[in-house]
Amino acid sequence: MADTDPVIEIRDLHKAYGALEVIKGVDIVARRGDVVSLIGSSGSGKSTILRCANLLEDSQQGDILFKGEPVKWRGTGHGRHPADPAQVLRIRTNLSMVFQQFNLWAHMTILQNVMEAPVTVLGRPRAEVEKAARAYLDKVGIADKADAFPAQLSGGQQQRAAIARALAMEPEALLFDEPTSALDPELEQEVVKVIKALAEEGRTMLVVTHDMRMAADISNHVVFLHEGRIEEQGPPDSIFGSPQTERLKGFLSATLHE
Ligand SMILES: Nc1ncnc2c1ncn2[C@@H]1O[C@H](COP(=O)(O)OP(=O)(O)OP(=O)(O)O)[C@@H](O)[C@H]1O
Repeated sequence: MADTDPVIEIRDLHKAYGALEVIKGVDIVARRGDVVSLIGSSGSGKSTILRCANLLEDSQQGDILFKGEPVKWRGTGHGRHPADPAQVLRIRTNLSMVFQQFNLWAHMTILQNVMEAPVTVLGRPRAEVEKAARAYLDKVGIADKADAFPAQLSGGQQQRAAIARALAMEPEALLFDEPTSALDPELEQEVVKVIKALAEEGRTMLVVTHDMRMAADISNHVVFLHEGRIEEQGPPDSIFGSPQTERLKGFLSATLHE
């Protein structure tokens, strides 16, 4: 695959919850190595776009393509669902998600958390998965926590474990849904550091965040959403350095003064 080939393409996406239209025709492309951040006010639709991209949520209109392969749908409108379970599994396992609330399994050790999906979903050999899992825990700086349970870790360590778990799927791209929002400021930085290192490695990522500094640091493209539409987008220098629309200017000054 050439460097510029798209990993994720979202084309004219529309999504409604009942009568409430929350995504109103959004196009986003993440090519290999792109870090695309989604910013915008609460309720603008950022998380919904991520969940539609990896098919955790249905959408009513528009296309979603993974490495050029369009999602196959059956039905239309609110009756539209992915048609091919094997394709859904392929896309979900290749677009690994990291959630705001970590979502680790409380009854499993950190190592078991990281190993679970590669063994049970992908059917990879346990010994091989364990070796890789320990390497990912080392990469995120918590190799010494392998045998601990989630409740014994700080929020920042739990989120780093969740990142190791996402990496263990060896996905084509990582999707981050407000990965630092649940953390105290001092723990936030340790997670930002890990995400930044992943960006520098050239990983493809879609990142929903309220952290404008992180978005400016890690992204090569920033999308500003307002009420389910893209209001402005561009490289971080332009978005943060010379915003064009009044809405983005207002959003940035409100965020800076929070
Ligand atoms: N399961 C749901 N049922 C009904 N409405 C929903 C559901 N999930 C989200 N919404 C609505 O969809 C809109 C977009 O929500 P979304 O969570 O995508 O926004 P967001 O930009 O990620 O916000 P935040 O920054 O607060 O997480 C909001 O109006 C929200 O209330």
